[in-house]
Amino acid sequence: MYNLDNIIKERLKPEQLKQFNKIYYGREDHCKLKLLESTIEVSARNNFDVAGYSFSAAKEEVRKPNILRLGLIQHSIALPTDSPICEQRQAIFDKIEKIIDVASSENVRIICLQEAWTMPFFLCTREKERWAEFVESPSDGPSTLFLSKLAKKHEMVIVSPILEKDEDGVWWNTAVIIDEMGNYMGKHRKNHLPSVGSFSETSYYAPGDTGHPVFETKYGKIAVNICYGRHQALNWLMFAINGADIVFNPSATIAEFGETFWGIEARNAAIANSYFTCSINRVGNEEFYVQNEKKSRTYYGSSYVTAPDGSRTPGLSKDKDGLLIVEVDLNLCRQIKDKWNFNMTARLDMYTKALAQFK
Ligand SMILES: NC(=O)NCCC(=O)O
Repeated sequence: MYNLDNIIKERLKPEQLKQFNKIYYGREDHCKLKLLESTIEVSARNNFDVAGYSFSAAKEEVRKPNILRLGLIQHSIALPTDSPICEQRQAIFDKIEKIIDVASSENVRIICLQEAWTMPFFLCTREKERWAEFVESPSDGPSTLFLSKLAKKHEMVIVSPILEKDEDGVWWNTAVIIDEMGNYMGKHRKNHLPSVGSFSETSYYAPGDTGHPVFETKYGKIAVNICYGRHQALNWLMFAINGADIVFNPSATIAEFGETFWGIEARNAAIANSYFTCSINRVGNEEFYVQNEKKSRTYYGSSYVTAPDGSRTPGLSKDKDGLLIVEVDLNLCRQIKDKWNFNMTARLDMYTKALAQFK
């Protein structure tokens, strides 16, 4: 499938490529990580891509470097959407386990999956009952139990975006945070629900009521801005105000809806808020039959990471399962704020007053 990164690389001469990379990606060199032989072998055998990049920060005298590896997973569904629910879910679990094992061998400490990762993104069907068994408890549902074991085994923090059913039977679009000991740490519920074209989620679940939590994990302060929330600048801002150094944006989006926005919004948020943003989108074609009518959607992957200085990694592919590994030095967040005087010039007091008067 058409991939901008590859087209550019193939067509430009080395000197031109450097100039292009500097302007487009924010740096001449992508700073690729050297991956283990076993990573290359296991990923080829299991048909997923792995790419690794690093972002460094300036050396400081007082603070030690705060270096950490992040993992982003994009994947397709594993079985047709009319297969039994438990089989569909198990087939996805099986492939995710292999990807998380590889991430662990590459020393990834925090990993995030895509929006509603355990299931096809059935929301375009406008059916609810048929899919209800995919919706689960965030603290002890099947996906949390499955990932808790992996989190503990690999001492990894895992961000697991699922569809939640609460004690009253209400559905939510929720990201579950599992700590490095395998414990349920907390959750964030999607704040902004799309109501655009075939993305009509308001009839499925309620708009989030968890605000903008930041989770102080062993490895870093993280937050989750779920999919459509990336179009709302204030949603991003609140995670910064609450102290996030890394914000994940697990998504499910198709070319017809803002593929042109994809490389811009999370990147802009990283610059505006001096944190790392991690954008994840599912891949593959999903087909549903609703009263004999075929509904189909193709997701374009292209997951990527942006640093607070605005430089970004190339994207993963548009059509293949993949693991993106990114080594970051979290010291860069404060360094960028200091360099640009962003805290002093933010004028939050002015906006607070204006927003308080807004009706
Ligand atoms: N899942 C989701 O919120 N999709 C909406 C479409 C988009 O914002 O790209």
